[in-house]
Amino acid sequence: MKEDILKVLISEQEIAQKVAQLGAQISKDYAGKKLLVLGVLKGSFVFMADLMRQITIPCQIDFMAVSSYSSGVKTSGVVKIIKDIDIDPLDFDILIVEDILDSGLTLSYLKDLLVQRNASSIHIATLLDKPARRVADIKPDYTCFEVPDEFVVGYGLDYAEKYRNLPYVGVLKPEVYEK
Ligand SMILES: O=P(O)(O)OC[C@H]1O[C@H](OP(=O)(O)OP(=O)(O)O)[C@H](O)[C@@H]1O
Ligand code: HPA
Ligand SMILES: [Mg+2]
Repeated sequence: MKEDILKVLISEQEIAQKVAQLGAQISKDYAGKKLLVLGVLKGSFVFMADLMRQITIPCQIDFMAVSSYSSGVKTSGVVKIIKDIDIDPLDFDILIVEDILDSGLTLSYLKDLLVQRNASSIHIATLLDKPARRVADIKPDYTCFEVPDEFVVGYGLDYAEKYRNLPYVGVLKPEVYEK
């Protein structure tokens, strides 16, 4: 697994530091609000687990599972809902937690869906932002790192469902895609 990595873009330590800062900021901004932290599976599960432990105010947690990349490095453009939320979002201040904002198609689809369901507010926290690939008109409210126009893996992010368990964010060697 490690042998497939060309370079580490963001180390475990750098991630931990930024996640702690972000947790403190969210705790401040959402004090007194009815916070629902909504993780988007699968990619966000590692970030979500670390971030929620840095949030020091009361909140509820839920997950949605969506997928648009299947096994490749390019979005299919079709966002498939695999699991919907359990909680009625009415009157909640929703913070959507994502691993990466890339083309933006996944998050603009989800945001529209939650607006229709009358959430009080909807904001986005993403670990990674890749603005170079943006197609949809959407920006994160909170982000930890901006990444270049490269397909990244690790810390929850996959290529063909692999590499999610790497503790850092890295770039794969080109020959991995040719396998
Ligand atoms: O901004 P976009 O171009 O829409 O890309 C971002 C989305 O793509 C990835 O999910 P994916 O569909 O690969 O599902 P996964 O989380 O299960 O890997 C990632 O976790 C985001 O949800
Ligand atoms: N890596 C993994 N999954 C992704 C990416 C990426 O760069 N962009 C969108 N989904
Ligand atoms: Mg994926």
